[in-house]
Amino acid sequence: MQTSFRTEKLSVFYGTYEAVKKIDMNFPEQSVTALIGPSGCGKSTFLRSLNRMNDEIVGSRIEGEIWINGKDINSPGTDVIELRQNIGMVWQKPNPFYKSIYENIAFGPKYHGIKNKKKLDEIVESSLRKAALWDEVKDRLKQSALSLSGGQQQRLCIARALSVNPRILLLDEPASALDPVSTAKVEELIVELKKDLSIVIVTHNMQQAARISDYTAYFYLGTLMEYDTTDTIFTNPTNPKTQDYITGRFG
Ligand SMILES: Nc1ncnc2c1ncn2[C@@H]1O[C@H](COP(=O)(O)OP(=O)(O)OP(=O)(O)O)[C@@H](O)[C@H]1O
Repeated sequence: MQTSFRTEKLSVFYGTYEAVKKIDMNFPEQSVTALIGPSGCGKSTFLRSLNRMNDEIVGSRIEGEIWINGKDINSPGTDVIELRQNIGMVWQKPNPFYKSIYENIAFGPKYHGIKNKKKLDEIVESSLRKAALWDEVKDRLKQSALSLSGGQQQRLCIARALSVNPRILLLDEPASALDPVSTAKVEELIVELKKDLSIVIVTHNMQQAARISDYTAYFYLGTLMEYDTTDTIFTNPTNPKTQDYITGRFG
């Protein structure tokens, strides 16, 4: 299994509180890794630290390392914009820009210097196709992104992340605000996207983790209790605490 990126003894603090404790994790390429665990166990904190979104939180601090392409992302001189281009993120609540569908997708590539209209058109189309949204929006690209349904908005946010060619996609409960049909579409999309990407997803939904992930990590009170293939975690976990959580006896 090829490693796309990894953390080494990664801790995340809010003030003096250690929300994530010395986590070592490898994230393989072309696979989906699910982060599961009870509320407050540090899943989102861990996820946000992987593309330095925690930088935005006053009082948040990191110890340990996050390696990608032979570089620690927290080392001095890291270009955070470039980092987030490489490691995209989609949040729980769809958050399209107050712009047209087209401009939501073209924004990133334009920011990174692409000005040619034909090239931008191509990126918009291919990103929307990858996010399985093109057929639904191709005749209304100039309309506001806010005119889309919640599920469509979330796929638009995924398309927006894809528009700058990330290698890694971080998803924080991307389907929890969606109806079952939209959830199924987002799940199908994730499985399709992993052919080109490494995907890390936080989810509260055990069935979802079992359905779409290749690897599952069980977090508890800021520590990584168990990390293995999803099959093993769901059928034969080593740690009894994982078993209790998976079977709904705890959490
Ligand atoms: N901005 C913040 N400032 C201070 N403490 C925070 C902040 N964000 C999270 N925490 C604390 O860090 C711990 C981990 O929170 P986090 O949101 O990462 O957990 P989670 O597992 O993602 O929870 P949930 O499943 O409920 O989203 C919690 O105790 C939480 O209260």
